[in-house]
Amino acid sequence: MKIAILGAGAVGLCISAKLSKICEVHAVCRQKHAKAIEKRGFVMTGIWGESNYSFKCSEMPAEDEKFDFIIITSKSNATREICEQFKDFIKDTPVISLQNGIGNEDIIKEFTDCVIGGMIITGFEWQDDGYVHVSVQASPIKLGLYPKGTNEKVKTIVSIFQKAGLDILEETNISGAIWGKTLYNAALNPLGAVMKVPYGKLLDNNAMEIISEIVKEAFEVSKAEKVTMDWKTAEEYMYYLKNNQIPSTAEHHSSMYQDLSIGKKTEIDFINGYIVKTGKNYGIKTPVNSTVVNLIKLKENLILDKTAHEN
Ligand SMILES: NC(=O)C1=CN([C@@H]2O[C@H](COP(=O)(O)OP(=O)(O)OC[C@H]3O[C@@H](n4cnc5c(N)ncnc54)[C@H](OP(=O)(O)O)[C@@H]3O)[C@@H](O)[C@H]2O)C=CC1
Ligand SMILES: CC(C)(CO)C(=O)C(=O)O
Repeated sequence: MKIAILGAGAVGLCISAKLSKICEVHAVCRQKHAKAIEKRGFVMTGIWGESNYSFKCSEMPAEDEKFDFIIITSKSNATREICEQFKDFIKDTPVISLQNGIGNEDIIKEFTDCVIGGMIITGFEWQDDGYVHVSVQASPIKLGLYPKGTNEKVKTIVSIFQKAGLDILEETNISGAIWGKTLYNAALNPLGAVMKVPYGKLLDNNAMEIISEIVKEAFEVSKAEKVTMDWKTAEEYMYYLKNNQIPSTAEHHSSMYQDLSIGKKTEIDFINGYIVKTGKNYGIKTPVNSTVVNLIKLKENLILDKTAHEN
């Protein structure tokens, strides 16, 4: 069994490390990580165990390499570029998206017939080149045929993840699971990023008032899209967010915060931006999500301007 992980960063290198124990892995990552891993192995610390792993990594697979599965773990903004760049490997191969936000699977679908959606709610934080710390985990990874259902390929990849020691479930409603994860990211990531605080600090009543509006708007849009999630109402989800998800990830700084702090663009277009864009298609007003999108884009522009002036 041979698996390629395209856009292997914090998430992808940790998944590569775990899978490398039971199958052949090729992590397609940036040169600085490939170099560090070649020199001293990939270092992973935290709740997935502390160890040093060695597996194949480079910026490009050899032309004649063939893969049984491909996993995309880039940021959502890079999905289309990755699909274009690696289209010859992706064609006719089952491709799994293990990313945040809504829309990645629809992009991948343009390049292969078998798309497996993924939902991962574990925290991965860079420590150095080729060195990642796994900080928190709120639930098992979920994989399922996109948009719904299952097949033999899904069952095979789920069993590979299980054998590699990963906490994973097969999911027949993966669109619902992806939407569910996006609710969590839409609710917490922008506020955590703007305020520069970990999730736990957002239990403050002022933050919760904004968050509950974000969630209400998102729920209306999800209903229009006919998506079924684990929670029937916005209130039911808010209860779960406050009592389960925030406590189990309280110390984590959102990926959006981490992106802004290193001067990178965020995935806002695939999270709150998706809710705003889709709301418009159905004539649903989403003023709070819209404000949050503007705030994050303003932050991105200010940071990029500052970096441009410094250079
Ligand atoms: N970090 C986390 O805790 C979690 C993240 N997620 C989601 O998982 C996805 C991945 O996140 P994360 O691992 O943190 O992101 P990272 O930015 O750490 O990893 C993505 C990597 O892909 C690289 N990359 C992009 N394009 C290419 C290319 N063409 N060839 C080779 N490498 C490329 C990026 O390099 P460069 O930066 O130079 O472009 C980067 O190193 C995101 O959707 C994220 O929201 C989900 C759960 C948790
Ligand atoms: C909390 C976490 C790490 C869960 O996967 C996440 O989704 C993010 O930081 O954006």
